[in-house]
Amino acid sequence: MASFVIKPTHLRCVVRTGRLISEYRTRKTLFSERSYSTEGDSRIPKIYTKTGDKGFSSTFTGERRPKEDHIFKALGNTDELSSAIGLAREFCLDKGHTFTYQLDKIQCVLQDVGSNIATPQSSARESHIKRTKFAVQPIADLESWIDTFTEELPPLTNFILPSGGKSSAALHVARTVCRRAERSVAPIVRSGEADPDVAKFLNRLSDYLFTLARYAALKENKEEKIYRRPE
Ligand SMILES: Nc1ncnc2c1ncn2[C@@H]1O[C@H](COP(=O)(O)OP(=O)(O)OP(=O)(O)O)[C@@H](O)[C@H]1O
Repeated sequence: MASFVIKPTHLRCVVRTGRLISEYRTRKTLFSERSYSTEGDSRIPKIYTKTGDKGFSSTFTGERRPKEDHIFKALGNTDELSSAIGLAREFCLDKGHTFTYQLDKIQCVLQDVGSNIATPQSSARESHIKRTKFAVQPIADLESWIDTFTEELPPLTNFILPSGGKSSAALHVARTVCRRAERSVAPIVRSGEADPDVAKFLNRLSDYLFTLARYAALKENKEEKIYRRPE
């Protein structure tokens, strides 16, 4: 009998999504919600269900909403943020920075951010709320990391422009995507549909990314450009 192996391509469904919350949910999606190829004796789930083709998609609570709904915009921005951090992390790894484990953790927390956003409280059952509750520890972690880096950095006396080498510049791009994610999450939190700690995390994350961009430039001996008023 063929055994079913979850391959990275299948897990991409998990990474892409705000609706795939836990191992249980992942398996449920992989086994029951996706289309299957029955060629040969191995059943390979397809990544596409075609259910989004008409411009609607699902929240984790099962609501169908148009793709331009603020929930999907916020989910998309969070996904973009994780991708931007992923790229910055690659540049940082190339330079041997030791803080990349923090970026790994943050990418995981962003999955939890997505889960919380994908679960509008108005249509959530108790079990949804329990499974997608956002933890506060990641906010404290960011604050402690910011404080540690700041101790080593020269004080800010000018406006810094995104620069300072590839790691630093990529972290600045991630910072600006983070601020977009924060802007799109703000109205959802304000309407009571998502956890206020999600907005707090994103707000702290942009400060962390700013500080880390400066720290990366410092460690790489790269000059940060500063704002100068044109003559
Ligand atoms: N364009 C989008 N931007 C952000 N989030 C999305 C977008 N489309 C869907 N989502 C969210 O991500 C989840 C996974 O995306 P997926 O592409 O599987 O959805 P779909 O388009 O509804 O389905 P399919 O691609 O199989 O037709 C969806 O359940 C929804 O919560």
